[in-house]
Amino acid sequence: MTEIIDGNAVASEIRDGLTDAIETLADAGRRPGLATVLMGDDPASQTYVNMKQRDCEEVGIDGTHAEIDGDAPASELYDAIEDLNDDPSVHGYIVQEPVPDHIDYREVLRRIDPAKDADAFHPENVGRLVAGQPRFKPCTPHGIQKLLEAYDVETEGADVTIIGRSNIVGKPMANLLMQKADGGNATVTVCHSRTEDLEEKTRSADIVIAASGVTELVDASMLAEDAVVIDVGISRVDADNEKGYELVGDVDFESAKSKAGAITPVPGGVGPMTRAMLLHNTVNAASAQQGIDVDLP
Ligand SMILES: Nc1nc(=O)c2c([nH]1)NC[C@@H]1CN(c3ccc(C(=O)N[C@@H](CCC(=O)O)C(=O)O)cc3)C=[N+]21
Repeated sequence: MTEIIDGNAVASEIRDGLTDAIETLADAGRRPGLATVLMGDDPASQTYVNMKQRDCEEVGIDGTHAEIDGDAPASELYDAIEDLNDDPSVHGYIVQEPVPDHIDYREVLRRIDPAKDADAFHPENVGRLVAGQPRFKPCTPHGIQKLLEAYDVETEGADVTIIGRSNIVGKPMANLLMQKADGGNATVTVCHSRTEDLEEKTRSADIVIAASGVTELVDASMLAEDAVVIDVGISRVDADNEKGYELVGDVDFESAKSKAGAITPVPGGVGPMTRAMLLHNTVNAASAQQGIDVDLP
């Protein structure tokens, strides 16, 4: 029987596991605070930011949101970042991607106080992760690590093939999995658009992590029997329903399910975990900024 990996359930456990730490920090003087910044009006980003704010409410994190006109000059975004860096009630924040074309996201990341960088995208935090001393782990790869752990999927000695080399998923995922640390010790292959014979690389993997943004790229023919399949893709495609769209992953779910040992659905797989780990990083940041140790899930 193929196991369906329930990201909503594991994310809910992580949120529950954060509430004690949040109340400890609140009692000590300051409730953990998370800010989201959205520049422009990308509809998918709006949805994600709304969900993140709702998550904050649920666990008792102080959530705030700033919106910046998509036509505004970069200086307006930089000013907002400076304000957040200076605001002691904000322990962590993120600038939602994508940003408008006239904004250089790498410059944006450099301006974020690394201690408040809840995405772990600042070059200092990327460097720390690569060096094996992470301050925060990037939310999606960290969430995937937690999912694998929750379902007793051993990474030590496992062959893992990652499809996609982005800075937000593929690269940090590879780094986490290859670290000499719990949830690591895997043999990692990173595939991308120039990879030759992708099928060969996925078929020899115990764990396949699809994060290419190509819808339904992975099917049963590309998998070993009983492989664990993690689908990071979350593309909106037009559909004849109330919302006018549906979410499609990088995996052909029905096909892959027939061969996989375990598989994440879209929605309800990796997405909720990404949001849960953002809360985790926020509480971690608040704990460090207040100098109060707390137990994190
Ligand atoms: N600075 C930055 N940090 C991010 O972490 C970041 C970003 N920019 N830009 C966009 C991507 C995408 N992302 C998702 C988070 C949650 C879901 C999620 O919760 N998905 C739900 C359903 C969502 C829905 O219904 O639309 C699910 O899969 O079940 C999806 C995608 C974070 N991202």
